[in-house]
Parts: sequence; structure tokens; C-alpha cells
Amino acid sequence: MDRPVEPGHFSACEARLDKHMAGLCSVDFPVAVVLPAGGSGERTGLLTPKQFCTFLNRPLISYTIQTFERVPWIQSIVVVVAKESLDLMMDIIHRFHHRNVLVVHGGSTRHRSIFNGVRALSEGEDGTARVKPKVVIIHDAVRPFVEEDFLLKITMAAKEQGAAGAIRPLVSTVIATTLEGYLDHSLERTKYRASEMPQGFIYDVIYQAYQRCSESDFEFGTECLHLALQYCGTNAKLIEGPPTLWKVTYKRDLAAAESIVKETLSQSACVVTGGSAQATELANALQRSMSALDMEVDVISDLIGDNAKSLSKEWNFIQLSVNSSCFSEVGRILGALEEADRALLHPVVIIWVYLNVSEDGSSASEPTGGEPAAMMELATGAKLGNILVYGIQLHHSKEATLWGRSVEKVAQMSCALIRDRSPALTGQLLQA
Ligand SMILES: Nc1ccn([C@@H]2O[C@H](COP(=O)(O)OP(=O)(O)OP(=O)(O)O)[C@@H](O)[C@H]2O)c(=O)n1
Ligand SMILES: O=C(CO)[C@H](O)[C@H](O)COP(=O)(O)O
Repeated sequence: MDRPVEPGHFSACEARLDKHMAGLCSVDFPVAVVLPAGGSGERTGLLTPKQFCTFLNRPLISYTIQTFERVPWIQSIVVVVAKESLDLMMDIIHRFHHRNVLVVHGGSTRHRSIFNGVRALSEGEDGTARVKPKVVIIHDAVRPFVEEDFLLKITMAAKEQGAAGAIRPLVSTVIATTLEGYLDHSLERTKYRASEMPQGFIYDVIYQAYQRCSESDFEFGTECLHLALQYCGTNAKLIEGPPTLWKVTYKRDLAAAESIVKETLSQSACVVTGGSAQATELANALQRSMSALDMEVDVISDLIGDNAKSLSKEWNFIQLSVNSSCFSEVGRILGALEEADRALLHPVVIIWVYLNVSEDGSSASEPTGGEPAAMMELATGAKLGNILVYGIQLHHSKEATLWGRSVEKVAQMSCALIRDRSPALTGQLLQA
């Protein structure tokens, strides 16, 4: 029999749940989640199973685990992986500091993997009984984006009805084909829905459904809600979910998942002026231009005292320097981010904007000798810690149109650097 491996303890989770239940949350019963991640991802055409494919320096499965870790009323997380992926999974849990995750061996089909995960919630590896949850959520490990409020809807409906599942409108019409490959008939699209995940079940319902179902169900079935209906007479409540519930199935879906994460990380930026009048003027102009590019910008003079909060909230920093090619301010942001392990889960961007103001207001001066090399050195070290450092140099102009154009260019470059998060461009001192 497949045996679970426990890197974490459920007791910490129980304490978390108790604390939460003390006042904040309407979920006053134990909830667990099973994340089947034991497939090989053939349809991606990649050698690595899709749940272990990495984007923005982190495997897909870690994004999904993090999604559930953030939900305070979820008591325990069971991840089901193929035997050969066990070490890799343990390494991911360790590397990204995941807590309270129970890892269980998978089976040869999705249903077999899910049943192993469900069973592990009530039975220890030596057959000893565990305190089973009231509701279990089942969610494909390759659907990284699901919001707490939707999980709550599924959980509460599952508690009421015995089973609940996410649905989406069909994108294409479903047709039946003849054996010869001709159209047999088509279904009326408005009557049908795509069944997605998450799904929620009263624990005993899904456990019994799996105990009663046939070998053929285990081998060929694709729908847990169907098992609950057929073997326990439980009619699932269906709830329409958002499009982001889609399942990563093909290679292009990995790129789509990456772009969703990038978009989330690129909604705002924090501009640090250092306090000088010229830098503040530039920061205010950048704020206007970047907000026209749909990026919210907060302008602060430093990252001290109350302003230090930005270090734990913001994913993007723009540090302004006027006539000073010294990287000490950038170094300070870097140090603070590294100390807080801020870039563990997502890459953080720092853009150093160097404003060159010559005495006579001319724009003749060029970047001075050591800067590009020093930038590169700083950025190379930062990249190892998942912090992406870029530089932009601009010259002040007394001529309003020219100056406006330069500021606009800095705003566009900053938005592009933040949105692309390209490791290849780190350390470059770009010219605006
Ligand atoms: N024996 C299996 C097969 C699938 N899954 C999991 O079930 C989820 C949804 O299945 P699917 O998208 O079909 O994944 P794969 O089977 O890996 O993909 P493919 O069919 O392309 O091989 C995935 O998280 C997958 O890892 C599983 O736990 N155990
Ligand atoms: O949506 C789902 C269930 O309702 C499943 O994710 C889907 O059935 C998985 O199937 P497959 O392994 O064939 O992709």
C-alpha cells in the first residue's frame, strides 16, 4: 500500500484553525484539501510533469500549495505525487518553506491518486486512525489560481449538500462523432457546463464513493462528483467559478499561468526619492505617467519608520538618485529585502533611476566610468536571491518638451521592466 510521508504536523494547523474560529471565520468545522499531483503531464509534450515545471523560479505545484496555505480555515493540505517524484516534492516543500503538508504516494490514474489522498486524511501510514475532516476539498495541483471566497462557497455548499463543484460555461459546442469520424449529433451548448475544480465533499461521502466504485471507474473515470452521485446518491451543488480556475494542460498554459502571476505582481510600484526636490519632482511626474500606463505608484522619501511597511508589501521599487552614482540606497533596499526573505516566493524588482543634472542644464554628460560594471556586479549577486536589479539613466533638461519625453520614456521602460521581469536584462544601465 502507498504510504504517506509527513514533513509537517497537523497540530500546528489545528491551532491555527482554532485561533481563526475564535471569531473571524464562518467555517467552524475542519476542512482539508487533497491536491492530486501524481500525473505525468503527457499533453504538455515536456519531459517534466507540468506540476513540477518552473516559472518565475518556482514550480507550479508550489503556487498551488501557497494558494491553500493562505486560507486560514483550511486545516491540512495533502499532496499526492508519484513515487519517483517524492524526493523532488520534499525538496520543493523545504525550499519554499511550505508548512503542514502531508505528501502521499499517487496511483496509476487520477482517481486512484485522489483516493490515496482522501484515505490518508483518516488513516495514518501504519493504519492508525486519524481525525478526519468534515469537508474535503479536491483540487487539481495544476490549477494554481483559486480565491479564498470561492473556496468558501464550495466548502459551505459541500457541507450543506454533501458535494459541490465549480463549473464554467462551455467555450466550444460538444459534438458526438460516429465511428467513421462524421458528425452524429451536437449538444445544445447552453444546457451543458464544463466541470472544473475545486470540488468539495463531506468526507464520508467521497470516501464511501471511492470504496464502492468499480475498477472501471478508477481506471477511466474523470469526475468525482459523478462518483458521489452514483455511489452515495449525493447530488452536487454546482457553482459557476472564474475563468482563472482553468487547468494547466498544454505547454502554452504554463506561459499563461506565468503571465497571470506577472500581472498580479505588476499592479503597483513604490518610488523612493531620497528626499531631494529634483528627485521628488521626477517621482511625481513618473507617478502621473505610470498611472496612465495602469500602474499605481506610491511616492515616498525613504524606507524608514512607517515607510518600511512597503518592504513587506511591494514587489517593485524604483530608487531615484540625483547626480550620485552611488548604489548605497539600492544596496539598502536589497539588504532589507534579503533579510526578510522577501523574494522567496516571487521575484522582486528594483529599478535604479539615475538622474544626471549638469550645472548648466545641458544634457551632455555621459554615464561615468565605473557605474555599468558596478551595476552588473550588484545585480548579479541580487539575482541569486531572486531580486532583479535594473538601471535607467536620464539627463535633466530645462526644455519642457524634451524633459517630458525623457520622463515618459523612463515611465514606459520601468513598466516594461516590471511587467517582463526578465532575468536577462538585470544589471543593464539603460538610457532614457
Ligand atoms: N495518476 C494520476 C494522474 C493525474 N493526477 C493529477 O490529476 C490532475 C489533473 O490531471 P491531468 O491534467 O490529466 O494531468 P496529467 O494526467 O498529468 O496530464 P496528461 O493527461 O496530459 O498526462 C493533475 O494535477 C495530475 O497530476 C494524479 O494525481 N495522478
Ligand atoms: O475537471 C475535472 C473534473 O471535473 C478534472 O480536472 C478533469 O476531469 C481531469 O481530467 P483529465 O485528467 O482527463 O484532464
